[in-house]
Amino acid sequence: MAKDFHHPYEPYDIQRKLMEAIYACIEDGGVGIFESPTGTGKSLSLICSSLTWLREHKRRTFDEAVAAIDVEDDEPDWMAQHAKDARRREMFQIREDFEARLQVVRERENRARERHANDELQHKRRKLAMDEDRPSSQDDEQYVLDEYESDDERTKPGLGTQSEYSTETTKLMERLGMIQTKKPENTDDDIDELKVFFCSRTHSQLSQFVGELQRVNLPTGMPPEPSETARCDTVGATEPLKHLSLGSRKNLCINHKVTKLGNQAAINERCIELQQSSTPAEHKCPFLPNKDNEDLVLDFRDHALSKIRDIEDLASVGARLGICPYYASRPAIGPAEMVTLPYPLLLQKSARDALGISLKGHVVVIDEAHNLMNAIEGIYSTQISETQLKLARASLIMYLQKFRNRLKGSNRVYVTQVVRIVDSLLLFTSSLGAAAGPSGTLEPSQLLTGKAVDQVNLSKLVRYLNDSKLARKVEGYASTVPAAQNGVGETARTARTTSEVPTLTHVQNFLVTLMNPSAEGRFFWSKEDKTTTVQYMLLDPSEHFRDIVQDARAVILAGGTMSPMDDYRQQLFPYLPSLKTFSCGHLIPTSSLLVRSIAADREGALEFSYKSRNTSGIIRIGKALLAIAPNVRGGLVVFMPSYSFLEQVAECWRSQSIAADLQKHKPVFWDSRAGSEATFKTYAEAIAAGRKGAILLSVIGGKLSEGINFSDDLGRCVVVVGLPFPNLQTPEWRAKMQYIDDKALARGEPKGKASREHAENVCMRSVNQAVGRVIRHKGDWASIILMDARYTQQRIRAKLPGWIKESFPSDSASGVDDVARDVRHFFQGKS
Ligand SMILES: Nc1ncnc2c1ncn2[C@@H]1O[C@H](COP(=O)(O)OP(=O)(O)OP(=O)(O)O)[C@@H](O)[C@H]1O
Ligand code: SF4
Repeated sequence: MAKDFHHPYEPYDIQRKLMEAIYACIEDGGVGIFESPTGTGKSLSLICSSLTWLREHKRRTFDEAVAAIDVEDDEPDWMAQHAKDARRREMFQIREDFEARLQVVRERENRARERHANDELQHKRRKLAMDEDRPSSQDDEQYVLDEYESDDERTKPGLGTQSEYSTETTKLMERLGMIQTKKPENTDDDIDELKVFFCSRTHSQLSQFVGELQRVNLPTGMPPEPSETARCDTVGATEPLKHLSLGSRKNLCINHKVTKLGNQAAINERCIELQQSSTPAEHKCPFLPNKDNEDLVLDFRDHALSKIRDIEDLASVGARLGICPYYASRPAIGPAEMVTLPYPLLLQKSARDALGISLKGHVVVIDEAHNLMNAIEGIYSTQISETQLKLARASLIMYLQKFRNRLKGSNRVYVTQVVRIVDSLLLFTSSLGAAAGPSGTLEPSQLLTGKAVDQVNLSKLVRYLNDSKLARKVEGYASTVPAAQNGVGETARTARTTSEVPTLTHVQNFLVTLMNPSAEGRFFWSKEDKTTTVQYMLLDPSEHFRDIVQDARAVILAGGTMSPMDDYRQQLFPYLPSLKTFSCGHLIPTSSLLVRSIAADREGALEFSYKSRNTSGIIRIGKALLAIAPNVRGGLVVFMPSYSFLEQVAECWRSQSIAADLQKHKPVFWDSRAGSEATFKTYAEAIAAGRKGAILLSVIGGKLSEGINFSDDLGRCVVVVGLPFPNLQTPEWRAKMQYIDDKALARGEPKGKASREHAENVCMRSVNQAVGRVIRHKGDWASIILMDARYTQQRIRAKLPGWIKESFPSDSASGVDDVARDVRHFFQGKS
């Protein structure tokens, strides 16, 4: 009998197969990569398979746990049984009490909703949230550093501890389980439910996911109670899911004076600043958990878990109760069965630690995972410009001049060391004469040749910068000094006013990479817009993802287009002996999709490698499109390899009247770096307005190739011109290719093969992203044309998603005329 995944609809056949594969992957443990094209209900497949597994597993393990309870060997059987029954009842009791509390909250909320309008308390609290004043001290004293004695090798705070809190707050957070500590026994505070961590890239993707989560009803994870004491029969009973949305302070902060700062970094900074032990009590955030609102934190936890809420709902609950939802969410992590969170909170170990999240034994699902490697590389890469360095230096000198005599302990020594390091970095950037060229690589030692820099202990200095909050003090003081007096140039001043974080924080972040440039990264420099930038780039994301894989029971990477999947094996999981992969079919019959390659025209082979993108090639692309366009009804979308190539095409076609000839068939719209959205809007309006359709000329990897939905008439034919390889000549790409090849050579593989494979995979992933959006639902139909002789190669075709390959016969003719004929027949078959 087919497994019941508690899908809210009758699952499609492809969904059933996908759910079975995900369920098996979680049950067996390990890592799996799952591809499910857009429009095939991927979210519900992920939800139903992972949560069905979770509830079934809980039922199974409950009895196993009771059976495994230790009893004395010499105890008679009846006593052992009695002890086990007692423990079992106790476990039931804890869960039932917790469920009962959540039920009370649900009922209370339902009643409250009815009389919502006149809730005075709520009004008062909201008002407090809006009106609370930020500290307004004008006194310079606020910029003076606290006494700092760091030469003792004190250990860094442990997991989840928050060095920025006062001792009292820290103690309270410990009691509330907000940071890891020993918890009292036999209370629901003990519960660390088995969970699914679901992570996606954007806030709106997470909100959509939570919307799908609300559709699902799941059976209880409790087995039936022992018959003699049974209070209810749990067989067939459902149990609401305990779900928690985690977000950033930007999403959750309810202190209006902080949220109005607008950007994430400033909100984080101000929130932490308000919690400093040196901040006077009357200026602290009134919503931060403290000894007077302990009950509210527990109340918040129960509200958070009693219903499936997205991040906005959670912020409203916090505002209603008058407690900070960002901090009060933490005690809800333990009892939650599903936690939804954005990429950075899951991928950064420091963020997980700060939230007290342990992935040990839990299930991790990462959606939109085609971006995962880039996201990890982005998180661990950092850069600093010469302008920022100059600004940081000027601010530091100003600060030292003002406060030199008021700095106690080792403060003066450390601040001077920061100036020395900044000077050393500037020494490097200024040493790059015109002859050095526009960019290059460098060794970290080249950045540390300044005077007396060899005497600086970088790790102590970084710790000092963290603990002393020097960046904030310096920035705070510098912002009070009139521009005319602060000795900072116009560009640098603009950099300060437009910057999201204190300039010194950039220096601080950069120092971390300098201190520990792992073997997986490289340093680069580049000159652009009259300033030099020094950059650290992570080349190997695998090590930073490894602790997630090691801790979690299973890791599911899911996405609409994950092909080609080999890249993940090589780049992200080189240490794993095996990896499960599954490419889910589409909802449409193969007859609703036509896939062809154009490999030649009457003049010969068509290949648009970087070298052969010349005028004659551009004219031949135009002629091929003129052969195809008359056969297409609705939207014809053409993706070029780059904006600069698209500009060349526009210029050439206009001068050769090709643009005018295309226009005779359909109105033509040109994408541009600055105006993608406006172009798409007018294109969509033209499609909606007429029967002729329209042509959109766009760029792979541009705004319109990812995230835009080309359903129905918006995209009846998609043409990809050439293979959009990244520019492999940049220092970053050269370093990346070199790194991949070195590792492959060490594995005994032939030179150059692994790096070529990686570049091809990156290229084909962007092709797949672009073409994967033409089919959005069961009744949709479209054609895909891949214009370049290289698409006929087996190696390249193998990198297309399974459902596209199915409509791409290997023996199909690939001349322009053949493809134009096939397109004509295809459209004739669609009424
Ligand atoms: N078997 C089904 N029958 C009917 N509707 C379904 C079924 N499965 C999912 N849906 C619904 O179809 C809608 C669209 O699904 P879609 O594939 O766009 O969602 P998704 O998988 O979350 O999106 P994406 O693939 O873009 O991440 C969803 O709202 C979902 O509730
Ligand atoms: S404690 Fe919470 S509400 Fe207060 S400033 Fe920080 S994030 Fe905002």
